[in-house]
Amino acid sequence: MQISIITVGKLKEKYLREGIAEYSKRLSAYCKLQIIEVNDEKAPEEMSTAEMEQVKRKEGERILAQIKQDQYVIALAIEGQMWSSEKLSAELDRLALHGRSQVAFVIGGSLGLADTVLKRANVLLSFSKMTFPHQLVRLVLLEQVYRGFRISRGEPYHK
Ligand SMILES: C[S@@+](CC[C@H](N)C(=O)[O-])C[C@H]1O[C@@H](n2cnc3c(N)ncnc32)[C@H](O)[C@@H]1O
Repeated sequence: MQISIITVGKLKEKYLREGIAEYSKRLSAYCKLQIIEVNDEKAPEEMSTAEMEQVKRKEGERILAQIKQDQYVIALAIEGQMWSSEKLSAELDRLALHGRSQVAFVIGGSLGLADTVLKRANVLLSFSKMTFPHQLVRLVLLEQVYRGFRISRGEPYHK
């Protein structure tokens, strides 16, 4: 399975970079992983709603340019469906079984995802109703994908 994670902006914090490097290494036994960082749009602190929509639209265009036609897109969104780890694992199995082995997870920038990206997504996935920093979402997602592969293979992993 080829898993792409499309995110906005560069990862800054060292502790996140180390965690992501660790889970990327672990995942290499289970899938081909590609992390794509699109540029974030430089934005002032204070913005009107229209300006915020424009920032999201520009970042959205950059995200859409990275999505391949045959990719199954899972967009991370607070308002999405809440899955258990077992459900994520089963979904990855189901996609592989149906020949949809190109999966792209998309994480928005600090203002969230543009509607155009949400519309392109096959499913919206929520980790909870809480808002997490997008860079932390990247790490949590990698851990959950790793957990999903371990569950699918029946391999032991701490609960
Ligand atoms: C700081 S959040 C954006 C907050 C923005 N107000 C919104 O409602 O989307 C940045 C990105 O992290 C991801 N994210 C944050 N919290 C999440 C959650 N609980 N579940 C799923 N994704 C989340 C989403 O992809 C979001 O676009």
